[in-house]
Amino acid sequence: MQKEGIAVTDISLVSTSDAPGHALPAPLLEVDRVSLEYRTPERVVRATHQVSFDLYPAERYVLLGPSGCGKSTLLKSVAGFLPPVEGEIRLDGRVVRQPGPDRIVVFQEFDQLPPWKTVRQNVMFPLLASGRLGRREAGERALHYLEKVGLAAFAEAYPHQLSGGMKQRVAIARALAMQPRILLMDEPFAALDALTRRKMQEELLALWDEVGFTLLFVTHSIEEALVVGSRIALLSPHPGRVHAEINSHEFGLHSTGNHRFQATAQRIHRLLFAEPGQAGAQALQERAA
Ligand SMILES: Nc1ncnc2c1ncn2[C@@H]1O[C@H](COP(=O)(O)OP(=O)(O)OP(=O)(O)O)[C@@H](O)[C@H]1O
Repeated sequence: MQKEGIAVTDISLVSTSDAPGHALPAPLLEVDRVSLEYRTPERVVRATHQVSFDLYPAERYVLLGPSGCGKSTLLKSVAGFLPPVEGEIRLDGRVVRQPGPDRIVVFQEFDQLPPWKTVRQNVMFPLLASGRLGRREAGERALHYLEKVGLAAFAEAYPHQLSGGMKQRVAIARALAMQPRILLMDEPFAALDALTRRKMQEELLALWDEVGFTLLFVTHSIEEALVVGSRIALLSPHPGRVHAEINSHEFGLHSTGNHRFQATAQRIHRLLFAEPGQAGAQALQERAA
């Protein structure tokens, strides 16, 4: 795991032996000292500063941090929509320079689905547009993934006939149908009510168990990060830097009420909201305790 030259104050919270497989495989994704900026005519906004992390096959890696710390911007850059001003993003060792079918993003908004296409046509669309599959195979694959998200019965429905949660399931089916190297999710459940959000987290984990995809997931919910993630990067506020990494593979929906879960959530809260410079001391104190 490359950590040189980045602002990681609490890296000992991570044990590399907890990454999948004890002998580490090559990282699938390397985010290597990446700084990202937006340039407007008036000013330059630095969204992230020298962020580094590695993502291994079949991991569920979460970017967690307060609003404005650059989580979505990082995801956009991994997706290939925003080139770094500094550093490099590599997928399978090759520098990411543009969007590609190997990285598919699921967004928060419910309007990701063209409303004039049926559910099945929506899932088929990227398969056809990218030339991956012919019409018949694309139709079959679409149905296969709609079954996986429990929506086969709605294949011929239109998006306006679906609830918010169902639309997100279609967006997930559409992304998985492309069989990307990495599924990128930007607060995909944030606009859902609490019960549906929980259900969707459960379904996402069940799908991961079944399909075994690699996930990069953005959230500002500590609880969601612990439930969904196997590893979590804590980003400090504006511009975002990696503040700490936390192993969270032991937690799932079953553990939200237990003591270790609550204690870890509190520790993350303290690390996220400590004054600049205090986080390192905080981590040291916690290790000593
Ligand atoms: N198109 C843009 N032009 C200029 N600045 C931008 C643009 N998009 C985002 N920013 C700025 O970049 C910084 C990071 O934004 P980003 O949306 O990545 O944060 P975030 O952590 O995803 O926040 P949230 O949790 O609120 O979605 C913020 O300061 C934001 O104002």
